Amino acid sequence: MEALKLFAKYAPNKTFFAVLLGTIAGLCYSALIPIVMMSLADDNTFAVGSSVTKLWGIEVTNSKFAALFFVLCVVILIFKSGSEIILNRLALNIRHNLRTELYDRVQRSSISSLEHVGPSRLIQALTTDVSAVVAGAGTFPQIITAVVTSLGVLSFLAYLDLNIFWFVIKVIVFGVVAYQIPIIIGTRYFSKAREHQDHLQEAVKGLIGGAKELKLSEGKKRAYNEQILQKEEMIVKDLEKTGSSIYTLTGNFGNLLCFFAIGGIGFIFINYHAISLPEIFASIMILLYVSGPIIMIMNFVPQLAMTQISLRKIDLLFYELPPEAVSEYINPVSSWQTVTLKDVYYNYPLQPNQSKSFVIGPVNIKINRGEITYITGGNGSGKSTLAKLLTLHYEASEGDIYFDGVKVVKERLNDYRQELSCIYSDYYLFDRLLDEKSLTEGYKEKINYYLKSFSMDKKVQLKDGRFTTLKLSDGQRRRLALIVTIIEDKPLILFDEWAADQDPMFKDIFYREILPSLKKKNKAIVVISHDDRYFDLADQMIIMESGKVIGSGMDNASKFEVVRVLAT
Ligand SMILES: Nc1ncnc2c1ncn2[C@@H]1O[C@H](COP(=O)(O)OP(=O)(O)OP(=O)(O)O)[C@@H](O)[C@H]1O
Repeated sequence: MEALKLFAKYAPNKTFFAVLLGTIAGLCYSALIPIVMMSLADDNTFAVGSSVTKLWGIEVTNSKFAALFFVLCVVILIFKSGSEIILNRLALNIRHNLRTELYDRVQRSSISSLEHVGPSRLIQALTTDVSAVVAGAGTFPQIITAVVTSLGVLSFLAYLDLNIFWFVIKVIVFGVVAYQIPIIIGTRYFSKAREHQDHLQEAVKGLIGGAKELKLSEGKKRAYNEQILQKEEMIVKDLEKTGSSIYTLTGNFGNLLCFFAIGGIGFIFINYHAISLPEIFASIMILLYVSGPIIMIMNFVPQLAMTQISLRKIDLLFYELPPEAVSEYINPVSSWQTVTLKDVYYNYPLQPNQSKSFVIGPVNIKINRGEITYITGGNGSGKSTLAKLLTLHYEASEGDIYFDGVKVVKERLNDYRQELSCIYSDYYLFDRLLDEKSLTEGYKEKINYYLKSFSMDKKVQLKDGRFTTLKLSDGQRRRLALIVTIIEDKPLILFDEWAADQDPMFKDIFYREILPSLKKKNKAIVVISHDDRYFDLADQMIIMESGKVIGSGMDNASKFEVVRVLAT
């Protein structure tokens, strides 16, 4: 039902109209057999020549019933097709909308929530779950028709013989109740299998991402296959095998339900009730007719259960990715000189099997425009975490960040983020300049200039707004990312170990030419770096250890102190 609610949420009028058409088609369906039976029951029908009309040379018995039968068939064709076409088209719209909502939520949720959810779950939801929900919901039109047909035909059975009607209802109620138990058990297996599909997705990520490493060691490859990939594959396979066997058994039991009722009438019911042969035949005919729609309804239940599993997965994802309470509209920030972090702490959420999470803080630092600030420290000391705090991706657990004297409040996070750009250690390189502010006068010349400066002009060009290739070496990709960042021309630029994989010549260009030129443009430059050869360029050094700033300095004496601490 929740899947139908989804339809109603996106397009209430169309959904109502489709349900109405499906209902009318179902009513017409349920009237077909009664019409034939009533026509045949008409005494005059079999008297030769009576009630026979000639139509285009063909003798038609009981022409009024025949005409009604024909009209109903046409109505069924039009209304049922109309209902299905509307809901199928709606289903495709909903798939599009649901995915768009998820894309939007991913863009509006915080980086920490995204890191918590992880890409595997997101991809699985966007592909498998959204399609499962829409496929399940897409069968609704047939179900509506089937339900109305069943109700209509059973009502006719009640009109024919109330005793048989009640007998059939008892068989159906018993069948439906008995049907639910294995369906619940089967659904549990599918639900568990769905959980493991997320792990499987993660394992496939390792298979592709770690292909090079696995190829270099047979033992590693075998262990990965046995302990991770095949383990998850087997779990999913076994759970789904059990679930589908239960569903198949239950489905076939459901399919036989009407035949149980027919058998019951033929072998048991007649021993307790006086009933004429024509009535028995009529009832059996009705039950045979209604068996199709009832089987369809029964088979729909497992599909609905799968739809529910996927819906719950999507709902959970929306819950775990709450949108940040930031304004959608950018209100430009007035010119600023200094970013100040005052008693800032950040706690990573506790991971499973972890007794203590990593904490950064207290951090008390100032980043000035027109200056180069280095952040340095050992691996795992919290430099990248500090970078995410500084670029306003992580929300400080305690303390505040100020742009000049103005505290950055949640609602204005987006405004301040527009002032910053960063090349993170796990940066993503887009194949074009997406920021429209980059596409100012002369941007092509600027790009060409920098491509040439970094000896990249023979490798990649900007054509029709896109880079001709991204199939570059790691160092070249980083250089291209640097060019894009320079072109974006934001007031604060942060480089997280940008130069780590550059050769000495490009390192030198970066530290001795690019950074000073950005400084001259009055940018606030933050460089996370271990390159002590270039520490002399810093206006300020910040040194981190175990999440704490253990040294910072603006003057040469303090810089010397920092270098000395690093050396010990
Ligand atoms: N997504 C995360 N969830 C939980 N804890 C994390 C996460 N990312 C990092 N950490 C923790 O934060 C600590 C600091 O990580 P961070 O990446 O900030 O260090 P770093 O100084 O940049 O290290 P490196 O020089 O190796 O890049 C790590 O030791 C780890 O325990």
